Amino acid sequence: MKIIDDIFQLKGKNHDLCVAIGAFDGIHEGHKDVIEGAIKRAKKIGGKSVVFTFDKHPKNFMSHKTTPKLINTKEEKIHLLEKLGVDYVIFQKFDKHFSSLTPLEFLKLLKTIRTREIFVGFNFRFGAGGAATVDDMIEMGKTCGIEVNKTNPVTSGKKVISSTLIRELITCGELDRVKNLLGYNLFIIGNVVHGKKYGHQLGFPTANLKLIDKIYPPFGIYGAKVQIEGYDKVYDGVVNIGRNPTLKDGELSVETHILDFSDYIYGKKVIVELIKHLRDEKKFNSIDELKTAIANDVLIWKGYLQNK
Ligand SMILES: Cc1cc2nc3c(=O)[nH]c(=O)nc-3n(C[C@H](O)[C@H](O)[C@H](O)COP(=O)(O)O)c2cc1C
Ligand SMILES: Nc1ncnc2c1ncn2[C@@H]1O[C@H](COP(=O)(O)OP(=O)(O)O)[C@@H](O)[C@H]1O
Repeated sequence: MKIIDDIFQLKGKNHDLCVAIGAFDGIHEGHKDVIEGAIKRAKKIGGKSVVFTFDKHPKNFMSHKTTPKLINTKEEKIHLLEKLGVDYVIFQKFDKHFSSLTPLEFLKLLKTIRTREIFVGFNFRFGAGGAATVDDMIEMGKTCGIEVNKTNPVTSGKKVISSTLIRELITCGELDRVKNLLGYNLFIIGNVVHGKKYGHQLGFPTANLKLIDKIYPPFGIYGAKVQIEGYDKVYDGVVNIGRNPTLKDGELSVETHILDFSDYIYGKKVIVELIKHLRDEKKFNSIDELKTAIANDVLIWKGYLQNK
């Protein structure tokens, strides 16, 4: 998959393109329908699939909207799109010039990079200020020779799957529902950074992640799966998301004790998949109490994994 930060970099390529457009925060089951539509079609016509998304959430540029904290960082989005099998992803700079294009100018721009078909969700809006609807786009597409495919809403129960709904569910810690709507376990990608070295003293070293601003589930202890850069095996782990009030009471941190593992992995990229909430984070009265609690978390998670 090639990553591009400006649409113009695709000019002059020798392929027809099928382009899925959207903010795609979460790449949830609804987004997947749109993106897979572009991938399938591109294969059929012998062209390439493109995901056209933005370097910042478009709501950043609409003064009347508040910017939500996002489900995925850019790196996490790339990880998900790579797994889907997309050929190109454009993280378009949503700058003044780009955001002031009229709907027709935008479509003409897509035409210059040999866009044959566009794939968008049912509620997509485009052009300066979100001026045009998908139905407008379908009509305008006819004048530019671009077929516009509108994907129907994907539902779960009676609710339409949306990034907004998933953000709310993450904030409430509803991990099972989040998994259901995303189609994968909520995960965090980060590089392992140095902490305060209390972990080894406690007998439970923890890989601390360099955190990027996004939505995190509520403070607490979680059972997890851990992938480590350079290792084939997927490990089990117990994760503390919180402020570590017993020893540090500092900033938000995500720290994972990896089970049956003892290597130094500073600087490595890890993917921590959150599977199950085990308990809330607590301020303990002594280090011994904290140690006992962590040992118990490990036992509970191992027991859960054995009985699955
Ligand atoms: C499974 C697990 C559960 C934890 N639970 C708590 C907790 O409830 N309260 C708390 O203050 N710290 C908790 N900790 C965090 C430890 O205090 C933290 O790992 C320790 O401060 C190590 O920090 P360091 O990596 O900077 O050395 C927990 C850590 C793990 C791995
Ligand atoms: N089982 C393990 N789980 C997590 N990290 C481990 C483990 N074994 C060794 N390590 C290494 O030890 C480091 C964590 O030790 P710790 O004493 O908590 O230091 P720090 O405060 O820098 O996080 C990790 O970053 C990793 O390099």
